[in-house]
Amino acid sequence: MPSRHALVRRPGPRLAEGLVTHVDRRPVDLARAMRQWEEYVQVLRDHGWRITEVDPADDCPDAVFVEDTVVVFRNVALLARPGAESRRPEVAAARAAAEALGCSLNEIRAPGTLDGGDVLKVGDTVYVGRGGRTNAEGVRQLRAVFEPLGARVIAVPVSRVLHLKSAVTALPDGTVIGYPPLVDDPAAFPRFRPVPEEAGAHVVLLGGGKLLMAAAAPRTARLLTDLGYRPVTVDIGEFEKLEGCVTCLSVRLRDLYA
Ligand SMILES: NC(=O)NCCC[C@H](N)C(=O)O
Repeated sequence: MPSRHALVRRPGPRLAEGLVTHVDRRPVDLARAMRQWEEYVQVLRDHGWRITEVDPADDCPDAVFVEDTVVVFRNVALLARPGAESRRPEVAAARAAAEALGCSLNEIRAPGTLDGGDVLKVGDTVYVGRGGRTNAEGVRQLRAVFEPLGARVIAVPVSRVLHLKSAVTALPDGTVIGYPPLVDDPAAFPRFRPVPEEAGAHVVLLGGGKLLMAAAAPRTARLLTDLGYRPVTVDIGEFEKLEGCVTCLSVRLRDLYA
């Protein structure tokens, strides 16, 4: 029985100063962001996910995007080394949380960089985006950690968005979905289905055919409903202003050994 355990980290007081790379800076409403985050976490809880809050890293504006700090394959947690230096102090508390859950730990070491948002797992295939935040050495180290565990690691280019998972995620049947203008190489994926909205490219698999998605992608939600899935939508508008999406607000641990 797969585990349903998720790491989250509540927004800190400096959220509005979070990094922006591919979008223009817009003011962030912290109180609203807090409400949106609570709602996001509640949806996970409502679908049977046990929640662990990673300790705050309040000096780090981007700490809420906890997915970038750690990648978990089976029960091995690979601590990231974020491409943005300002985000590196976020990793320490993620290490403690992963350790407390019984994961074996490994870590990306200098000069490697890797953000968790660049890693998309589809069964035993692990796609890793080589882009602005993850360098070739980070890809090499990820391969060295996960391939001996049975992963097939495939590196793909990412140049049009912040992270691989800003461009593509995967449906429960393994089909990779993405908004074509933002996907460097759709042919990298054996089954690729285009979606009509940028935010529609991001799904979190809640279990039982339910997909957690941003409210900003109603046309994609209809398309996925038509494929037999059940979208559950949340407004994460304050996080989207900082290039966040539904995937990056949590780390899902599905294969804990317990
Ligand atoms: N995995 C993700 O998509 N993370 C979003 C991170 C957004 C944050 N403002 C950053 O630039 O690092």
